[in-house]
Amino acid sequence: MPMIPRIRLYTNVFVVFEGKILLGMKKRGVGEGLYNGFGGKVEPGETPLEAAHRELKEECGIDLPLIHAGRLLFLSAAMPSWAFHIELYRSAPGLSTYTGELAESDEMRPEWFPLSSIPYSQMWSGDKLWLPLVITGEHRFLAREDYDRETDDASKEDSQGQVELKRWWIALEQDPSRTEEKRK
Ligand SMILES: COc1nc(N)nc2c1ncn2[C@H]1C[C@H](O)[C@@H](COP(=O)(O)OP(=O)(O)OP(=O)(O)O)O1
Repeated sequence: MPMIPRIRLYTNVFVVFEGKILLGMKKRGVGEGLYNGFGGKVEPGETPLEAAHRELKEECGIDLPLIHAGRLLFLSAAMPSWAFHIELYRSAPGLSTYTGELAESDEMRPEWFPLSSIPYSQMWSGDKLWLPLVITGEHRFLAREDYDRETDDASKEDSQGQVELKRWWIALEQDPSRTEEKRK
């Protein structure tokens, strides 16, 4: 029987104001050295939305209304016993203020980027496929990514067994309520 991975549920929040996006440089742990939204594991008893607000506050000190933007599912050959599920959120459209004080934490260093110069080369390689959909916020989406070994020849792998994005797809959600919101 093939190994069936268990699901790890995370959140990730992108704050998008007029013309700019707030990203965080991850200082430790998963994704260290990469820019990302703010997020982490959903704790027992928490909804993903509650976890998204909590992680945003813990990692960069702020809070603001969020909307669900999409869902990312991925597998990585580096961690074959897990299937990763990330609920993606963005700040509600039209906002330009937050509560709290933007501050660096032990996990993330926040930084604003113009939407025209998002540092995709310093982000997870799949992010460039779906982050534009988060930014426009017109459609919720489901994205699927598979990170596999760089080489099929195990003898050529380095000691860290590096993985790269090998396959992906994205589907837009049929979302009459959001279309309705846009019409108003
Ligand atoms: C392809 O892999 C990933 N892509 C993207 N876009 N984001 C990812 C990927 N792998 C992990 N992430 C996100 C998911 C979370 O938002 C963070 C990782 O969270 P972390 O492991 O730091 O979780 P915490 O609960 O904050 O951890 P602590 O236990 O250290 O507090 O990266």
